Amino acid sequence: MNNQGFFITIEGPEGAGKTTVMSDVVARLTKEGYDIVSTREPGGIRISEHIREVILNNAYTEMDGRTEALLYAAARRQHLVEKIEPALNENKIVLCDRFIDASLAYQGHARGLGIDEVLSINEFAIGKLMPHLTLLFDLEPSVGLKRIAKHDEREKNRLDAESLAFHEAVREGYQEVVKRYPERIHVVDASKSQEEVTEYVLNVLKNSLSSRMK
Ligand SMILES: Nc1ncnc2c1ncn2[C@@H]1O[C@H](COP(=O)(O)OP(=O)(O)OP(=O)(O)O)[C@@H](O)[C@H]1O
Ligand SMILES: Cc1cn([C@H]2C[C@H](O)[C@@H](COP(=O)(O)O)O2)c(=O)[nH]c1=O
Repeated sequence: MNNQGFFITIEGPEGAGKTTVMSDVVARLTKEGYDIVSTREPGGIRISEHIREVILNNAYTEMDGRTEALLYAAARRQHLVEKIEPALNENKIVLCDRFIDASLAYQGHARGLGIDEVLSINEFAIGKLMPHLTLLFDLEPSVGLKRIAKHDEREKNRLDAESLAFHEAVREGYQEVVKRYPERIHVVDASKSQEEVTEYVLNVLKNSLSSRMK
């Protein structure tokens, strides 16, 4: 694998503003001439969007934790092969809404499967391709859940519907992941206004992109 592009992921709990800010940031960077592929997990391509429908379906309350972890990893594998790697090989910037750290925080820590165990099935899925930079939107889970309840028309999915204790464990899981990868992961205060978060993220991205080109 000899990628020349730049692989950026955005992570964080439910309702932290990842999708909203990502869309503002992609619009602004594209206008400035950057070649960006924006995508999401689970999903991003046909097969992985189908796997997403299975994982997040509210009807599947009986889903086993390991099955869940394997489905996320399978969706990730196909997404990587079909979309992320080809874009990086064409020197593009790939901006992905969630990636491996979500599996480590949600399945590894919050579900209790173990961060090392989940990392190991993901290594089988993605080999050595880790993001170059990750922005972790940090927010009190209760605030994120309130944002979703207040503004979002979308139906709550199987993961959104987990208890507050689960979402608090997800936040703790992300903090564990930061300890493992302090150089890659940049923590963003997602409690600020949408405009402030967007400006902050743009600044971090532009600095990283320009130091990468030197
Ligand atoms: N900084 C902010 N302050 C207040 N509300 C915000 C902020 N950023 C986004 N929102 C609103 O919060 C809601 C959730 O935002 P968004 O869907 O972007 O979060 P998300 O992190 O992608 O959530 P999920 O991971 O659950 O999909 C939206 O209604 C959005 O308009
Ligand atoms: C990639 C990934 C995601 N999840 C969880 C996180 C969210 O609850 C959903 C995805 O929904 P979103 O609205 O697109 O954020 O899936 C997870 O548990 N593990 C993962 O690897």
